[in-house]
Amino acid sequence: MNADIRANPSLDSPYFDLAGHLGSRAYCIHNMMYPDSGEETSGLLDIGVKDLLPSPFFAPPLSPPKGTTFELRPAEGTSGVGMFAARNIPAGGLILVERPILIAPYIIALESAPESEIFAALLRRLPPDTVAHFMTLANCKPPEECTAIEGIMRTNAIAVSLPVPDDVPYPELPTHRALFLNTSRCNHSCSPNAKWHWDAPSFSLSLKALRPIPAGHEITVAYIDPTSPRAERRAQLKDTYAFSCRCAACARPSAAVAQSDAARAELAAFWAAVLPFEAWCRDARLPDYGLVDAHARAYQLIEAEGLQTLGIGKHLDAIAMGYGALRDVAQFRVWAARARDARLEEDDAVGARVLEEWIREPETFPVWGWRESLLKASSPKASSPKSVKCMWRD
Ligand SMILES: C[S@@+](CC[C@H](N)C(=O)[O-])C[C@H]1O[C@@H](n2cnc3c(N)ncnc32)[C@H](O)[C@@H]1O
Repeated sequence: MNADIRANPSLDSPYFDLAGHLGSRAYCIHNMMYPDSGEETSGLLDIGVKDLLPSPFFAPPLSPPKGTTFELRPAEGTSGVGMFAARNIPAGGLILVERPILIAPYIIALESAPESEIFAALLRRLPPDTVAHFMTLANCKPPEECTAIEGIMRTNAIAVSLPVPDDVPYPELPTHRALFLNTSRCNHSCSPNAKWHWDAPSFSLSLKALRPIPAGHEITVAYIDPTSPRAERRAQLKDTYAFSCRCAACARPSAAVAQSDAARAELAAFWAAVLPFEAWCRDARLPDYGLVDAHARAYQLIEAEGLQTLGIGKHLDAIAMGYGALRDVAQFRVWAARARDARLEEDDAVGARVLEEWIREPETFPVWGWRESLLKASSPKASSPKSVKCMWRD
């Protein structure tokens, strides 16, 4: 393929509009090499975006998990392969870390070549065994819709963002689709036990367990928003990935599905509806355990639905804060210990250490007894410790 390489003034234009500039973007084909693994990524990059990448481009070495964590084999209920735990994997355990073999802008504004040609050209720049591996990946698109190469990209590619400065004027420009040979083998579940995370600076995707995965169990991720009702999830998966989901959440009897749909809708609406911590502390009309009960319910629903992908850490933090604000030493210690463990699972050793100190000496917790003090305080401006912020993750 002859990629268009022209001057690219559009990137500086305040009136830039992707659709309107179709055909006037400038691209280059570029292979990124990784000295730590000897691997490479074949990429199509907008020249303006390439100029924003760190120069010289350097991806720090990866730290993959030790030993074998997964195996690929035929997955029951699917026409293809799935990824299975090769040993017991703890919650938060690293399953794999890998770099993409192909990367291209999410929206390619190039009239001179169709996407199938672009992907074929990128593939030709990779070693033959990598290409052969690519061609074994699933393709859920019929041949009358697109070529096999494009179908494989559309079935397996993941949206990632390039390591460009935060204030890049057009946030869609750094958004790319990337193809990963191993993560592509993860099948979908509406109660996934794993989640991927893209780390732009190291140009790598890591896959981690969301809860303990016993050896031999399938490792699954969510392709779509799992808080939608079952009927919507199934329609979306059929439409985009051409399969009928029969995961444990979808296979429930109808009565249980209604309950599950309601639980998922409640979780989806939770953060917009829940009262902020300080507002609860200051309002005598609210029940003493109102905040703790709301977060404990969300935590229970997450566990029951297998939706740890929504994040349990924020709920554990809030429950510990609630008990701290109520001066309940025993419950504070129980929930702060769970919040600490969640941080360890997220590799946040610093946060875990801070919590450990508060567990040892609850009175040093920044909002200890806060509800009582704020209710007693005559002025609404009574103490407002800034350190309370560090308990919240957002
Ligand atoms: C990203 S690939 C996953 C790996 C794929 N099974 C393989 O053999 O390479 C996506 C495709 O896998 C299949 N798939 C994924 N999750 C599934 C599920 N829960 N039930 C049935 N098929 C599924 C569908 O054919 C889908 O289009």
